[in-house]
Amino acid sequence: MPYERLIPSAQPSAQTGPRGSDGSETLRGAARARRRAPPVTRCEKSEQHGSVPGALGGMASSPGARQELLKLVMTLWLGVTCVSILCFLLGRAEPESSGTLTGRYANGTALKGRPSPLEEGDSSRRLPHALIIGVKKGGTRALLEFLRLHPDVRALGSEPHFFDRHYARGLTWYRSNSTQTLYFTLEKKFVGKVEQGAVADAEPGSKTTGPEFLLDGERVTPRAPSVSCRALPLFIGTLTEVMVRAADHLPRSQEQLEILQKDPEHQKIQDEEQSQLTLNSTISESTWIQTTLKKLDPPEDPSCGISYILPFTNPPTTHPLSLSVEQMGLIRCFAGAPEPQQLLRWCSDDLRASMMPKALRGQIVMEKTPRYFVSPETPARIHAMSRSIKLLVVVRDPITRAISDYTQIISKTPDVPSFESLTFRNSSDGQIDFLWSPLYIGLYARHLERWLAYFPLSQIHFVHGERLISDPAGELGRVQDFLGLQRIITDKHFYFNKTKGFPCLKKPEGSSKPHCLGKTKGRTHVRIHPEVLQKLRDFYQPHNHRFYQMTGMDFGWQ
Ligand SMILES: Nc1ncnc2c1ncn2[C@@H]1O[C@H](COP(=O)(O)OS(=O)(=O)O)[C@@H](OP(=O)(O)O)[C@H]1O
Repeated sequence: MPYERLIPSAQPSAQTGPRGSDGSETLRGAARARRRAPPVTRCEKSEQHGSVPGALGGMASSPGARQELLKLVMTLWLGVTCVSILCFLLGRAEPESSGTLTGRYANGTALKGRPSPLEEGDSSRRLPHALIIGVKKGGTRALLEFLRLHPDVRALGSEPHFFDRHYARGLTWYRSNSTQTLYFTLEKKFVGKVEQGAVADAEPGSKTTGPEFLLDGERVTPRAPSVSCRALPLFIGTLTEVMVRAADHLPRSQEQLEILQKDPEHQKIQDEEQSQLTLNSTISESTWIQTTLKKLDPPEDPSCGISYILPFTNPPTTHPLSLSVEQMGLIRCFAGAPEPQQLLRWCSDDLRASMMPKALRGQIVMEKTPRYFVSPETPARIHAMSRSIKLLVVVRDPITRAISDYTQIISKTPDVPSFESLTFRNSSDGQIDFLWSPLYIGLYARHLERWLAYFPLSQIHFVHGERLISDPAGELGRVQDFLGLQRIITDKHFYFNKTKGFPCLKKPEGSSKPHCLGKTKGRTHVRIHPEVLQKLRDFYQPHNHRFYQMTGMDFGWQ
């Protein structure tokens, strides 16, 4: 059998690799295939053997020699055939490693227009292919944590707020550049700082693959995150949030200022939000940090994660309102890393990973920042990064959402006025103050309009917030379809925790123990006066109706 004909017959294995339900190659299969060496090399060696007859032609001068030659040729031919059969069989066992991306968008809904970030070279940190853009208090954390179960999803645990707050830092920062300027404080005697922009070049001949940090002039190589720790990324997320809030008080860029000045409504929202976050200027910086950080969830897994956080041992001279991301960053880890240096490496590595996570080609990278949905400048900016990005919005009855939002506000600032009083512009005229942030966010149709100016509806998927609680597997099934992922997250991943009153994960990412979301998710809501609730229902009814029309979905909010 001629050798050349065996190779094409081995190729169909590429098409007969693992497939999704609709017959396309699955991402898992594609990723596995990419990691394998192509089988062709072994066959190429045998091809050289195949040229033997021609080389021996001159030796066939006598009948005896001719017979010997014939025998030799027969033996070689048999040998070649065997090797070829072997190649054929290997070719079938190992799918072609072309790394096609067709499996990802199995439903063919994406990758139109500009090349998707998927196609941008081999970089291990890539810009996101999908974003959870909102809505705040809709169930965005639950959605993200559930999606992380999928082997083809790599999600950032924290909220980067890139498109609303940090846009001026540029896409490079968004993709990877987060920890170069973070300072770490461990214990007093281990105070160290990672120098600004001090990602050291690798030493010549160094075996390290990642960047090295300079800690007080000393090289520190971040370890690969060998410890898979569930608590840490969540914690880092919250820590980043704290930093982000501090950074939010920094002067805005000219562009941001202009946008805000042109939009008085937005200005008011911003002011509202700022005032909720405004840090009491009379308390000292260290107290502020302690109080803020105390509100973070304690680690749920005592063998891994954060034990506690220390205030700055060397507080910067600035007031907290002017703290920048670069000036913050204080952390103390424990377990599995008894040496302080190791602690630092461990944390710095994870902090570095707190921007875009490393992803294999073919994996979907995503992040969630619920504020994107209501930030006027965000759709244009996201569009400028990728026209084919997929957007997810978790929506929930705007009244429940507002109460959830308010419940969070009072948990942080207990002395804010009542929900009832903040709902109305003034107590006498009964007019809803829809510019009050918890109410404004619930004007979904209004916000959606801005997104539809940049993205077609087919690129936006709406997750039903209530059903995400009552039927998480059903909602996740639709989300996986939308993202072109194989349906891997199913019923068997969830159980209903009666104490919490919410679905929880049987086996979260990186752990074998059941896991519910932290105590800031699923809080007991404050009771609102029924009359106020009715007024809010009347107020939202036309807005909700318009939203149903725009999305073609009836969410059934009464
Ligand atoms: N499985 C599960 N566990 C816990 N909580 C769940 C879950 N699914 C949805 N939810 C609802 O998510 C609400 C919080 O929404 P977000 O995660 O979007 O909040 S945030 O914007 O990130 O602050 C949160 O709001 P509250 O109930 O007001 O705390 C929950 O109702």
